[in-house]
Formats: sequence, C-alpha cells, structure tokens
Amino acid sequence: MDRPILQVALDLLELKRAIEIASEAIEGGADWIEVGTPLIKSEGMDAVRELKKRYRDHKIVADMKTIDTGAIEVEMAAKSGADIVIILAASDNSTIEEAIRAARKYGSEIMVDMINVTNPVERAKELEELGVDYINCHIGIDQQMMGMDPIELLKEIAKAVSIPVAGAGGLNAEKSALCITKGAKIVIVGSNIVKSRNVTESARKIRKAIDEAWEKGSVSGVKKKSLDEEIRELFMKVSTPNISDAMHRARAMMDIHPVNRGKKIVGKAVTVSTMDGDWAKPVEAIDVAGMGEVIVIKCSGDTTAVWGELATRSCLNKGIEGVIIDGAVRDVDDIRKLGYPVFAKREVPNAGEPKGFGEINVKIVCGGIEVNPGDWIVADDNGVMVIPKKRAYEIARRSLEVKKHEDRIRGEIEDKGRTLADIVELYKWEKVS
Ligand SMILES: O=C([C@H](O)CO)[C@H](O)[C@H](O)COP(=O)(O)O
Repeated sequence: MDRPILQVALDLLELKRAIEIASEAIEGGADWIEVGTPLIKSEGMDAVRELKKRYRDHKIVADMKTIDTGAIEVEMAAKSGADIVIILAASDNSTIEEAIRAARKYGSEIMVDMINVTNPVERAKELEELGVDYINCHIGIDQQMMGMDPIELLKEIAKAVSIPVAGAGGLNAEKSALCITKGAKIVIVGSNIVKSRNVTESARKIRKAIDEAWEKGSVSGVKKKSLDEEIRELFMKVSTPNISDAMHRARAMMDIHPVNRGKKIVGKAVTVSTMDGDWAKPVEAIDVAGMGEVIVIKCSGDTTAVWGELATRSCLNKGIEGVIIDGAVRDVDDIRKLGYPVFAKREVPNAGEPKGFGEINVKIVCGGIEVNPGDWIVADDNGVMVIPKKRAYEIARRSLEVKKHEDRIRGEIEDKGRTLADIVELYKWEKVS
C-alpha cells in the first residue's frame, strides 16, 4: 500500500442516500466503500450489487458481521460484488475457516472485526495464522458512547501481526491520523463522514490528516482534556431536543421557562431544597456553587419569590452558569437587563423572607425530575434537561450523534429541495401492526 486506505462506512438505512453519499465521499478522497451493517440489514445484498455497479474502481467492503455459516454469508456477499467481507473475530474457528475457503473460491478477501473479543492480541495472531487478510480493531458505536476508542488496542495488534490492520470506531480526522501513527494501514470512518453536512469536505479533511500522518509518522498538537471539559464541550454543541432524543425523551423538566430567551446553559447541579418564599438556602447556595455550575432550586410552592436581582448579580460575580427554579422569581426586568440565564416556574412581585429551612446539595425533584448534586443540567429556550452524572459522557456523545444525523438531513432538505418523509423513507419505516 503506497498510502493509507480511507474506508467510508455507509451506515445508513436508505440505498438511494448511500449511493449519493458514496460519490461525495469518493470526491473527498475515500478509497474503499463499505456497505455498512445497517444498510445490509435494511436493503440486503442489493446494496452490495448497486454500489459495486457504480463504483467499480473502488473496493467494495460488505460489513456482514458474520458469526456463523461463514461460507454461505461470504459466498452471498462475494457473488453480489464484495471485494472484502467483514466477519466477526468472535466467531468459532470453523466459521472463520469456512469464510476464508469461500472467499478464496469467489475471489474475495476476509477482514475480521475484533469487536468485543477477549484477549484481542492473542486472537489477532491466531486469526492471522488461520489466513484472514485484514484485522479490524473496531470499537462499536455503543461502546464509543461509553468513552472507548480503538487506538491503544490498534497499537498492540499492529505490533503483533504482519497483515494490514484497520482502525474503526468513532474516528475523526485527529483520531484517524493517530491510528496511522500507531500502525494502521486502513482507517474506517462512518458517522464523521456520512452524517456530515458536507460529506466531501469531511472526507477530504480525514484524507489530508491520514496522508500527513503517514508521511511524517507523527501527529502534532493533540491536547488531552479532562472528562468534565469534554462533557461540557459536547453538551455545548447540542440542543435540549437533541439530548431528549438521545435519552429516549426522558428527563425533561415540566413547566420551567426561561426568564431570558436565547440563553443556553451547561453545568453540574448544585441542588437546593427550600420552602415557598424562603430565600436563605437559595442565596447561600451562591457561595457553595463554583464557576460554571448551575443552581437548581426546588421550592415547596410558587406564590412568593425565592430569587431576584441581587442574587442574580451575586451569581454573575462568581461565574455561576445559571439558575433553575421550580418556584417563583421576581425582578425579571432587571434579570433581563443583566442578560443572566434564569429559568423559573412563575414570575411574581413579592419576595419572601430568609428563614433558613431546607438544605443544599441533597436529592430534589425539580420540574418533576429527580436531580442529584453533580448531575448535568442543559437548558435552552426549549426547556431544561437533567442528565444523571453517571451517564453524562454517554448521553453527550449520543446527543452529538443525533445532531449530526439531523445536520445531514437538514442539508438534504435545504440544498436538495427534498422533504423529510422522502429522505428518511418514512412510509417504509412506519410500524407494522
Ligand atoms: O461497524 C460499524 C458499526 O458497528 C455499525 O454497523 C461502523 O461501520 C464503524 O463503527 C464505523 O463507524 P463510526 O464508528 O461511526 O465511524
């Protein structure tokens, strides 16, 4: 191989779109076209045939993810035009051997996908002995959402075998380049190309990054971020509707509205429980909260304000990200002038008194949703989402996938004049009853 291979994974459901996206990716420098598993499950071997017919100068890779009946599935894909068939490394050796025999018979090659294999380095060596052609160090999409990436595994496997190794699993330009420096000859990219608004540009960017890494043997300027920084950055890129979709519509607060429209906040919760009109604990929480955190207040009622202008000014001094109140707020005209993000249930003129009932940093139910200290809060004009701290990274990643998917569809509506129902083949995917 005289330059690294960029394999674009068409993980889509609709063949018509896959064909278009393949052309755009090729224009950006993609070498091999992978008929992704979702596309194979949705359209069958026709997807392999159609893509082969159109892109004869490019290798067509069928991601069959075969786990049994190696010969039958490889024969099926090879006869439909697949140059390379992907089977699972976790298969029994008898399946691998049958797959290799069928591939040899029909002039195809075998790539094995290492997803979820225990002892992957040992298994990779064994698979090389059995005669597979490529090893794919793959971290699956659900695993990526939990923070895994293929780079370290790839480095170990590339050292252990001499057949070409591919890296796959959430690769962007930076991670693709890293894969090359760790010994990958092939990078497999799905989402970061096929869900992109400008497929050609995204493919071109990855092409450039891997070619440079290949020539130089190193990648410069990769900065490691803390987990919280990464989570915040991810949530800043998405909307509360994206997060709601990623969470299967759960955990949106009810009846809490922005006092200032057009403000988005992202931060970890400092929780407050108080009585209707008792503003002692809400105001004390300003001294407890740190920069970038969100004060989340549950009041026992909403007739008397627990928050106003002076508390808001104090938050501004401390760099507190915003305030959510399941209760009443006042001085909304001043809060609007200050441009500070406050979300509340009700606006009233009368304040209560600082009696000091309630607690700071305890479990509360705010806007109908349980909030624990340290849970992530994202709020914008659509509403307020609560993301449990244990799932914050996963949900942030899944929300970004939702956004990417929508960006691509938005592009097809705006640039190609299509309708949503046409793009996603809505009628075909209605639930059969
Ligand atoms: O194999 C894949 C996955 O299991 C879905 O079928 C993807 O093609 C592979 O992970 C590459 O896609 P991204 O991770 O989105 O880059």
